[in-house]
Amino acid sequence: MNSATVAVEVEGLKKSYGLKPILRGINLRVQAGERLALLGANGAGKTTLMRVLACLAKPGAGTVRLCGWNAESDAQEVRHLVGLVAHQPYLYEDLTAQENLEFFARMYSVSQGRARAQVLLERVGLAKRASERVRTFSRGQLQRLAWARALLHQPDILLLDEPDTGLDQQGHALIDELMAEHSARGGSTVFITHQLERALALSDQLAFLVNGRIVRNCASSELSVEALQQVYREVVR
Ligand SMILES: Nc1ncnc2c1ncn2[C@@H]1O[C@H](COP(=O)(O)OP(=O)(O)OP(=O)(O)O)[C@@H](O)[C@H]1O
Repeated sequence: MNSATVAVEVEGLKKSYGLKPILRGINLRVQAGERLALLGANGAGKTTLMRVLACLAKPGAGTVRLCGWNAESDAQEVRHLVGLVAHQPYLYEDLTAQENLEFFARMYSVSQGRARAQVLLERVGLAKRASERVRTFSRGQLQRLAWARALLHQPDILLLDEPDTGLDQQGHALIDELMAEHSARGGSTVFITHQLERALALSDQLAFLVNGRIVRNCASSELSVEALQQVYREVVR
């Protein structure tokens, strides 16, 4: 890290698709070790914001820094800092699970990639399917493998866009553990969920995105589940 304590710093971020403004001036700060839950209605711009943080989309205006690196001019460094679990699994269907992880381990310059891949396949409950092609995987199995890919290089920042999609109850518990382990290592997390109870349980900070703007930001410890539901009804339209 080349910045002491700030993991994610977004200032005046704007982004449009064609003539349509999607992000309208986002300011956001996530400290090292902190977990931010991003809440908002369908179409509010959450995934777009996540894509900009992950260097998959360029900011239209404003600045985005991850651990002090600029997401536009230092995209290569930023990609190595980030582990992404998104709607798409970003896996190669014709490779096996093990081959996929070994491939990404090489991309991220992970030493002993084969062993690291085996450890992660075991961790996400896919050891028995290591030699099978990804095209034969179920939705939940794909999501588990996407988690393994995201964690391969022990990223400083996890970006999670609805990371429990398709997962069973054991999968939910697994994610809770993986997020806790990441935090215990000092890693930061930005995650999107529509489940308010989980958002509250898994975060330190909540941000409400409405029509491309963060309209409210608060510490999770300030709210009960009932209070969060009330705030959500008030601010998210
Ligand atoms: N590639 C694109 N081209 C044009 N418009 C886009 C593109 N991606 C997203 N949008 C538009 O941007 C807006 C915000 O989309 P985004 O996916 O960021 O919302 P979201 O808050 O993540 O929604 P959801 O909760 O449904 O996942 C939507 O109106 C969507 O149609």
